[in-house]
Amino acid sequence: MSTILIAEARFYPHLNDMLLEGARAAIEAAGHKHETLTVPGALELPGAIALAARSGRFCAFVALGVVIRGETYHFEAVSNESARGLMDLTLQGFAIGNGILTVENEEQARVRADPRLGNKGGGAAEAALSLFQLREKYAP
Ligand SMILES: Nc1c(NC[C@H](O)[C@H](O)[C@H](O)CO)[nH]c(=O)[nH]c1=O
Ligand SMILES: CC(=O)[C@@H](O)COP(=O)(O)O
Repeated sequence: MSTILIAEARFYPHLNDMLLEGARAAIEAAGHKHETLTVPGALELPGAIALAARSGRFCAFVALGVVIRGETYHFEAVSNESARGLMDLTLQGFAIGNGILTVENEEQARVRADPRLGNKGGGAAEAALSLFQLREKYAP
C-alpha cells in the first residue's frame, strides 16, 4: 500500500468537495492511502506538488481544482499554466492525475465534479494510479 497526495485548490469549496469525494473513493477502492493538502488556487498546484514531492513520501499525486471563466484573460492564464506546470512535472517522471476543471460556468463544473455524474476527481485519481503502475513496471 502506498500513499497518494491529493493537492486541492480550494477556490470553489462546494465544487471541490465533490472532486475530493470522488478522488478519495477511487484511491481507497484501489487499496491505497491518501493525504490532502490545500492551496488557494489552481496556479499553486504544480508548485505545491513539486514541494511535497521533495519529501519522498508519495508515490503519486492528484491535482484537483475548478477554474471558471470570468471576464478577463485570467481564465486562460490559470487554466493553461496550471496544466502546463502539471505536465512539466509529469514529464519529469512524477505520476500525476490532472483533475482541474476548466469550464464556462458553475453548472458545467457541478456536473463534472459530482461523483455520481462526471466524477472527474475519481478519473484524475485513476489516471495518477495508472502512471504510478507504469513507473513501477518500466522504471522501478
Ligand atoms: N480564478 C481562479 C483562480 N485564480 C487564482 C489563482 O489560481 C491563484 O491562486 C492566484 O493568482 C494567486 O497566485 N484559481 C482557481 O483555482 N480557480 C479560478 O477560477
Ligand atoms: C479564472 C477567471 O477567469 C476568473 O475567476 C477571473 O475573473 P475575471 O476575469 O472576471 O477577473
